[in-house]
Amino acid sequence: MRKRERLRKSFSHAWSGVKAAIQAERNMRIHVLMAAIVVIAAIIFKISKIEWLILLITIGIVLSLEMINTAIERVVDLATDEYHPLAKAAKDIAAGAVFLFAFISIIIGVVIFIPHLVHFFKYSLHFW
Ligand SMILES: Nc1ncnc2c1ncn2[C@@H]1O[C@H](COP(=O)(O)OP(=O)(O)OP(=O)(O)O)[C@@H](O)[C@H]1O
Repeated sequence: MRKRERLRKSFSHAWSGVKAAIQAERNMRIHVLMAAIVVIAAIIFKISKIEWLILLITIGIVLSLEMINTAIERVVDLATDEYHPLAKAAKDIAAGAVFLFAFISIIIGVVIFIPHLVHFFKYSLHFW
């Protein structure tokens, strides 16, 4: 297979993975929706370049972690359909990783958006 063809195929497989995760996982759809809302808010509040960078990194990490969590769930389900403490540990730890970073991302969102919201309400009150 030619180098370019191999590259095209690997992009195509990666994109199928993104679509499969969105289609199969409700949590992934919730994360995508939250990311869209945050991006719209960022546009409305005209956040700074550094705030954009932090926001995009945060969104990227949350979505990627959710996909890795989904992949781990699939592999565990493939390995066993019986109860196993290691299967439970693998799934719970992977889910814990998403939960941990989702919590941190809420704090990041609050730190970025609160000053913009305060400024917005100050301006609105001044206007009235
Ligand atoms: N084979 C197993 N052995 C032991 N415990 C398991 C096993 N499969 C799942 N569990 C436990 O049940 C929980 C739910 O597992 P499930 O496969 O339904 O994933 P999930 O939590 O529904 O994932 P999500 O809701 O993020 O799609 C896991 O977090 C784990 O604690």
